[in-house]
Amino acid sequence: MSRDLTHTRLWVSSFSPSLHLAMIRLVASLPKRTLLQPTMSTMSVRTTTSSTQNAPLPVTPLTVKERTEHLSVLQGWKLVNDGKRDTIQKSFRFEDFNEAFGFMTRVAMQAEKMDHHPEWFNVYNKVDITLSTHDCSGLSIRDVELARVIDRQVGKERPESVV
Ligand SMILES: C[C@H](O)[C@H](O)[C@H]1CNC2=NC(N)=NC(=O)C2=N1
Repeated sequence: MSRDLTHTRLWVSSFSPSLHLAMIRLVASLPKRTLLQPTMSTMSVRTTTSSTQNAPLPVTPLTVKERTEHLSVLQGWKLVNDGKRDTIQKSFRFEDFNEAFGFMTRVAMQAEKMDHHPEWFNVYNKVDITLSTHDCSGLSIRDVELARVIDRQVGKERPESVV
């Protein structure tokens, strides 16, 4: 037990029994949320948020102008309509399976936090990624944000090349 806690216990046990009881009643009367539940500022928020603000990113489709602007900044992501919806796609190659899977693991953890997930295909050292937003059957800012997150995970091992 830390010295501080020992000190607190001694201090509390020196209270009169009635004061002690009053304190217990006060604590018991506090709403449970105050005592037990994490506040929004302490819990991890299961929504996709931009790095600069905490509001969830919208799932509305990007306009043609917005899409063009974002794609001009993203490196190597190609706009592909797969016949059903617009997507952005990129292929990554790594030294070996271990590095490819390490990359996928890091991306998976970030994607889960963002509640926005990649569609991907992996064979040995190759990872093909497709991003699209189911909720709008097309591209939203969430795909752009996930593409940025994915690109940041590359290079933490040595990718042989990016196709
Ligand atoms: C219920 C849950 O929040 C939604 O289904 C999320 C999960 N992950 C998702 N991932 C992707 N890529 N698109 C979505 O629209 C999406 N929606």
